[in-house]
Amino acid sequence: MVEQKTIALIAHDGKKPEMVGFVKDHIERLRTAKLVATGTTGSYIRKTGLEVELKLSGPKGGDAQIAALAAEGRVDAIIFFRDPLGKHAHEPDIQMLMRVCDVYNVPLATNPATGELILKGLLYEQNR
Ligand SMILES: O=C(CO)COP(=O)(O)O
Repeated sequence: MVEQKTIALIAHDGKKPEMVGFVKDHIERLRTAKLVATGTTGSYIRKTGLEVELKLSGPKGGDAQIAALAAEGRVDAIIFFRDPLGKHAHEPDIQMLMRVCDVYNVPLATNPATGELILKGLLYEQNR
């Protein structure tokens, strides 16, 4: 039996529509994974019908919670659509999350093109 993968999904406000579109494009494969998301992103993803565990909202510590999962080896990949044009009060948390991914070699996608490659590697290959 193939082990179920855990994927964290995060999107800044300007990228939430893109995240919902991405999730819909890959919904059947994402259904095979355990999903976790920052609060507001997760509430949007739930509207697609997918089950997702909600952490706190990003600015209230959600990014830090996802970073902790990465540090503890409890997430297989993080798909984080950052808004490169926005300013964020919790920028230190965002940087920390990315740093932890590099420290622990956790795959991190910051745009849909990379997100798709990660899903293909993680979810598509195992189901061939
Ligand atoms: O701020 C975020 C990532 O830095 C995302 O948080 P929300 O999903 O709660 O909007």
